[in-house]
Amino acid sequence: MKLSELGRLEAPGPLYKMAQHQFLKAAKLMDLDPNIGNFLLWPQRSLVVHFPVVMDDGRVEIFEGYRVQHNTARGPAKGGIRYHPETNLDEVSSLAFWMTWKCAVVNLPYGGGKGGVRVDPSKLSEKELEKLSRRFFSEIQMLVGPTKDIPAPDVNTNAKIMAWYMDTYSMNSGNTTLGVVTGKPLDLGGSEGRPEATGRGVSITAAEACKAKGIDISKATVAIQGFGNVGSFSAKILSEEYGAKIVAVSDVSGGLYNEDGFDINDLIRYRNENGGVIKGYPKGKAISNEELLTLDVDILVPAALENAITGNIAKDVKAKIIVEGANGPTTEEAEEILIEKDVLIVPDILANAGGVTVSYFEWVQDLQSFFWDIEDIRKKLHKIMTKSFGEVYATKQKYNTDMRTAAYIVAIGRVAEAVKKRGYFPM
Ligand SMILES: NC(=O)C1=CN([C@@H]2O[C@H](COP(=O)(O)OP(=O)(O)OC[C@H]3O[C@@H](n4cnc5c(N)ncnc54)[C@H](O)[C@@H]3O)[C@@H](O)[C@H]2O)C=CC1
Ligand SMILES: O=C(O)CCC(=O)C(=O)O
Repeated sequence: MKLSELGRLEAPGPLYKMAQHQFLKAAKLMDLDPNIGNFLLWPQRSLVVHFPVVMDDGRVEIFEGYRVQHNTARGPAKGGIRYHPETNLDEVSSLAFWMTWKCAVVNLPYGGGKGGVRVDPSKLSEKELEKLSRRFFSEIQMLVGPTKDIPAPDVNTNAKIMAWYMDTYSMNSGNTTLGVVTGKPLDLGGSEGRPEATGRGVSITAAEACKAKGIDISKATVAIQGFGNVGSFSAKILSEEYGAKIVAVSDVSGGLYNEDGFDINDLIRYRNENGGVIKGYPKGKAISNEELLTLDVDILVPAALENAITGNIAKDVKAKIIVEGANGPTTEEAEEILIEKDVLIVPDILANAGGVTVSYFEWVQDLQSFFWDIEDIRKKLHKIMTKSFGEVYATKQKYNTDMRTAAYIVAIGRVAEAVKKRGYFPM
């Protein structure tokens, strides 16, 4: 059988299909064994759960949640859990698929997983949020565990929720199990440097991309979509440590532009004091999210949700480098246009891998019950991110292809080797 003859290409939904197309482009270039290709195109396990929560007013609401393990050939599944009113099995499956390749690009001993609950957490009280989190984790307990599948934070989840997950798992299993989730608070087996890790990885790969493009990062201008964990730490580190000027930021409430560059610590303080959003910050001009994406800047960092950069937007993108802090922010149509325009895209599975890398450090520290200091964490993260960027860039040159396809080639090669050596099927 040839890869081009794969039968079952009807995906759970459009996002997963896009992810499969990314995979297939690389698989064909590297002439991947079709049996391996066929196997890796699909999630290994998907769990859909429905569970009740008694709300503060006594009503019972039923929530839907998911945990998908795309592949565990290289180790336990790893990946975050998101709370979002529009998340669904298509999205979570795609995110799990990307986690497999992300962990392999940076060479972590993990497979890929992801989870989600369809809920708008901003509409829940603290008590409702805790009940929902604990019940959801109990529902997926059959899949998770420190040697099976290790969740972490993603959109709208945080260290507090990870602590509830860890406690729920520990209560159900009868012993305190720190290594079942990462992104926990520091005093509960969390790691130094995890909150900043994804933004730090974005910053490191942005600096590497600038070198490749001959841009001086200390003179570079940056626009960032999304001002949550990834967006705000990217802004802080790019400005404070690399000297870049952050001229535009946005979040779900809209965008802001300041040609002199924002004081990021002041903006973070404002966000924290104003319900988590930047709307109304006085030292910037209001712009739309669309305007932000098409600004004349050196570096664009989409750090919100999927499909932010569409074909229509891509036509007007002026940035020379895009560093994908978010997962799946660039549509297929947009990617073709951007490659044609010679924009260097650092793909999600490389650019935002700093988060899972420090999650890996957290898990290792939990298992050995011995913790490292922040300097150690940053040094180790920097080494992994620059090495991985170098490997992907060299693969791009070797295959004369784009960065995303190159990252897939590196990652698929590693996963395929694990599948082969485990002897899943004769080859
Ligand atoms: N937290 C982590 O360690 C990692 C997160 N990611 C990805 O990064 C992205 C952001 O995640 P986090 O920062 O953790 O989430 P978060 O919940 O901390 O922040 C999300 C941000 O996006 C904004 N946003 C939401 N919808 C938007 C829209 N339509 N337009 C503009 N802004 C919008 C929110 O207002 C918020 O500022 C997601 O794609 C996530 O999967 C990837 C790797 C690791
Ligand atoms: O920290 C982790 O384990 C996973 C983070 C994540 O969900 C992601 O990289 O998209």
